[in-house]
Amino acid sequence: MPAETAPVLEARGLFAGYRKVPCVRDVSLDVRPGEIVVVLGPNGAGKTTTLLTMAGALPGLGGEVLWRDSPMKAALHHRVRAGLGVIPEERSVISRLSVHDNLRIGRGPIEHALELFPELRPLLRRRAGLLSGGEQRMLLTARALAADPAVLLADELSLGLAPKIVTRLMQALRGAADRGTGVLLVEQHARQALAVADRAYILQRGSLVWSGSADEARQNLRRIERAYLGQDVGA
Ligand SMILES: Nc1ncnc2c1ncn2[C@@H]1O[C@H](COP(=O)(O)OP(=O)(O)OP(=O)(O)O)[C@@H](O)[C@H]1O
Repeated sequence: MPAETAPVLEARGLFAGYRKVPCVRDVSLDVRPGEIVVVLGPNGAGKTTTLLTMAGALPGLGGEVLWRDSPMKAALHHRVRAGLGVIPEERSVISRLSVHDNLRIGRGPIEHALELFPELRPLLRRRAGLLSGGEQRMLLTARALAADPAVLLADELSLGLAPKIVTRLMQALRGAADRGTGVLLVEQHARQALAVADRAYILQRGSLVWSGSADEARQNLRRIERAYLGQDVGA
C-alpha cells in the first residue's frame, strides 16, 4: 500500500447530519490512491452520512472535505466527472432498462465492465429489475469500476448477499485498488471487508473510536466486534 502518497479524498473535522443537526461529529479520515479503507460501525453510527457527505450528496455542517488537497465544493455530477465513483446503499439500477443499457449510462466502456464481471455477459439483455440482489450489486460495481474512478465510495456492498458473492465483489474492489483507485468502503460486517482492506476506521454514535491497519483490525477482530460493533460472536 503506497502510504506515502497524498490523500485523494479527505474529511477533516467533518460534522454532518440532517436538518442542521449533526449525527457525525469531528470525523477526520482519508483515502489514498491504491488503498481500500473500510469504515465499520453498528447501525446508525453515521457511516452512510459520512459517505454521502464525502461524496457531496449531502451538505456538510462543519469541517471540510478535501479532494486532492483542495476544498471540494463542486456539485456531485462535477465530482463524478473529476473521477469520483459512488455505489449507494439502496439499489440504484434502473429496473426497467436492460443490463446493457444500465451499463451504457455509466461513464466507462461497457467492454471494460464486462471484463471485470464476465458473469454479466449472458445477462446483458435482461431487465435489470429481474436480476438477483447479488447480480444487481455486480452490475453497479461493474458500472462504477469501468470508469476507472480515482475514488470509489461504496456503501454496504455486502448487504444481504451470500458470502460467495461478497467475496467476488471484494476481490473486484481489490483489483481496482491495485490499479490505483482509492476505495472507501462502508460496511457493517467487518470480516470480509477487512480481508481485502488496507486500513480501517470504526465509527460509533457519530464519532471515530478506532483507526488502524486492516492487519491490526483482523488480529483483534473479536475484541473489535464485541467492543465496537455490537456483535457478540462468542468465544
Ligand atoms: N434522511 C435522514 N434524515 C434524518 N435522519 C437520518 C436520515 N438518514 C439517517 N438519519 C439518522 O442519522 C444517524 C446516522 O445514520 P446513518 O445512516 O449515517 O448510519 P449508518 O452507520 O450508515 O447505519 P446503517 O448501517 O444502519 O446504515 C441515525 O441516527 C439515522 O437515524
